[in-house]
Amino acid sequence: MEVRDVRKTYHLPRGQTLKAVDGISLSVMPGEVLGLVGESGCGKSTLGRCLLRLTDVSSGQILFEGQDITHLSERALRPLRQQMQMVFQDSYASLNPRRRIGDLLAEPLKVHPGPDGRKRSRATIAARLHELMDLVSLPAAALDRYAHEFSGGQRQRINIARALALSPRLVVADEPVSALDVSVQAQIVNLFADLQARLGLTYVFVAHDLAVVRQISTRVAVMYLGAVVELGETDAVLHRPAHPYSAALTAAVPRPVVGAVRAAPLGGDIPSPVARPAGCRFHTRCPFVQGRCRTEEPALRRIGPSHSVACHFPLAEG
Ligand SMILES: Nc1ncnc2c1ncn2[C@@H]1O[C@H](COP(=O)(O)OP(=O)(O)OP(=O)(O)O)[C@@H](O)[C@H]1O
Repeated sequence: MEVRDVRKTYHLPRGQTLKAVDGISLSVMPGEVLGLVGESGCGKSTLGRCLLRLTDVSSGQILFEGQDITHLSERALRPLRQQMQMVFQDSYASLNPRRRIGDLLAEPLKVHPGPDGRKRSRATIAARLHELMDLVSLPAAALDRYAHEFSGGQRQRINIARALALSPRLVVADEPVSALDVSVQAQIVNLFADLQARLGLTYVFVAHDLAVVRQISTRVAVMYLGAVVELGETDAVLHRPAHPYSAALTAAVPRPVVGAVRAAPLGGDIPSPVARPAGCRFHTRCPFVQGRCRTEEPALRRIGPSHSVACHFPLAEG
């Protein structure tokens, strides 16, 4: 997937505009896991929804396997919907409480034709449902039960099974473990990793803390106030963060990261995205702010073969 200068602006009452996604460019390579991190409200979910065209983008371009999908109609998007799926944070809200899990999982299989272009038979659907339960390590008996009969972790397994029903190539997981107990989080992250390896999936994995992203991501994009401020391989961003904001996030990870720049915990609140600061969007909270940062917005620039940062005075090079 190729994302070019994508923007999503919300128009609020009283004529205010909120730039939830403010000019993001990045690519997601086949088979990789791109972690998307940042504090609440920085635009991670909005970007995830833009990628899958679950919301319209205000400007920019999104290409999926070379095809420009930015303005495709819902009808034209339909065959592509099978290839791109989303797993949401709230496992309960996304499962209709009145329907059996088997019915919920069968729905996409009934709506979309099979790989041969024909409607799937009942037997094919039944076999696929068993396969899906197997993939997410739930017993087949779960198909006859209702969402409320499961724990949060089990419900998230069901959501993952539903996302995988049509054998997508790209999965956007929007904070899929944030609502779970810590011990269950690790199991679900492991399940994502295992499925990725077995099925050759590509993920955009949204999380608000680096500890989760570190477990699973190939590369990490750090977002702040609607923009990507650092993008690079997970190890580089975690061990040699170049942006003061990434450094602060790294410092907040409970387990110490050996050799990481230790920055002081971040002070101050995130500025309102309605009134974004001039110059560098992070300058109001940056412990290293200088004059230029207040007036001139730093572009995302390369500091290594696959490491970019939007900072006039990066903490690390390469
Ligand atoms: N439908 C909407 N109308 C107006 N503003 C919105 C809408 N959806 C999101 N926003 C705003 O856009 C900004 C980005 O929100 P988004 O949910 O994408 O952030 P996030 O990083 O995913 O946060 P969280 O982790 O809390 O979900 C926030 O300021 C939010 O209030």
